[in-house]
Amino acid sequence: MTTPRLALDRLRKRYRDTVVLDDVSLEVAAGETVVVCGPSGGGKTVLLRLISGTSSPDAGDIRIDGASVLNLGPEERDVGMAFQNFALYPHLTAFENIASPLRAHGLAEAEIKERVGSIAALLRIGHVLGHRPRELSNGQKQRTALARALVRGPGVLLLDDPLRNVDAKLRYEMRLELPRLLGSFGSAVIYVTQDYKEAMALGQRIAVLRGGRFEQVAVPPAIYDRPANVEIARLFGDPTINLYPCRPQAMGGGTIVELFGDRLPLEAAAGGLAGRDVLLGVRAEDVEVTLEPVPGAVPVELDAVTPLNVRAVLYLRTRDGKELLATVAEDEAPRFGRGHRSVWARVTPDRFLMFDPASGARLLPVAA
Ligand SMILES: Nc1ncnc2c1ncn2[C@@H]1O[C@H](COP(=O)(O)OP(=O)(O)OP(=O)(O)O)[C@@H](O)[C@H]1O
Repeated sequence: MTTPRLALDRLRKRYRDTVVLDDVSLEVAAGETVVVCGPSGGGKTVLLRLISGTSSPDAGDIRIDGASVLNLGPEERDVGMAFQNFALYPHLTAFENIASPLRAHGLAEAEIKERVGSIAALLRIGHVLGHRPRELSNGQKQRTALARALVRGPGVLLLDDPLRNVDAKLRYEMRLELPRLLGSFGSAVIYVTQDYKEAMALGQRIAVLRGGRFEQVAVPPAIYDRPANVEIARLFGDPTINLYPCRPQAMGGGTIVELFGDRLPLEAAAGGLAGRDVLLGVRAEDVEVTLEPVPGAVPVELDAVTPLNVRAVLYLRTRDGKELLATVAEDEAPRFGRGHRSVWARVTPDRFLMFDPASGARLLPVAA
């Protein structure tokens, strides 16, 4: 196996009595982007500080290209950074901000010009290189900070929520543009965000950091379809996953679950869950809503329809008084009208997720 560009090996960090990072390990290849995602206070920023060298771990090791960097200061590590608050020098022009890491390494003026020019062209800020930060839009500031982080072609690139302070349009554009850009630099990228859509769009892998631990590290579809636990299922999905306490039962040689006043047959893999309390998860896009009854559908009350980007969310109430969220394509939403009405909903049992109510661990689908 080739040596990973970046290796985090059993990192631990505590502040007084609080364990902030607990046994964190991860390998990131050159050219790979791993998105570290998780709730506020989970330890994302502390992790970046350890890698950048502005803070030291209590235990564990950080290696770049196989060599420990723990004894190197921040400027000696082959690490570039860009943060959500841009952190540009206010008195320097965009050109000088981008050039600063090159100057620190004593590059010749001609080479500096050439490198800053080409990264600025790539990020489409060539026309504002003479401006100071206060004369730049948020989007231009963000690109300038990114250019500064990338200009040296660092082995490891740390991006701390770089799109948080830019407007929705630019965020959308950058989500499309960044993967190509990051891939073209060959750095190992750690990208921190709390936005699950950004994580799904940008990460070749996603590492979910909660309570100082990586609870799941996997490719985006695996995080969505086979979340390690109920909290990850909640975190990834908009609208949030529907969850119901249930108890599957053995019946007629198979397994069924009672849901919304109906009995639904479960797939064979659910057999082991008969008689056990579970939290049953249904993704909103796995609920089919119709104006007329169809086989397997239950009657529900439609309370409201809310547009959400290209999909609309339907707020439904089932006969047994539970709230059920469904989504339909936005151009289908007008069929359901505006006001309250009775409609039909059908869920697909082979798309059910099930979790242990006590530990939150996923029970279904069973691990591959
Ligand atoms: N210098 C410090 N001294 C004491 N506690 C700290 C220090 N820095 C961070 N912490 C604590 O470490 C925990 C993790 O903080 P961190 O900033 O890494 O979270 P985060 O995941 O980046 O959150 P956010 O998404 O809100 O930025 C928090 O409980 C925080 O209070």
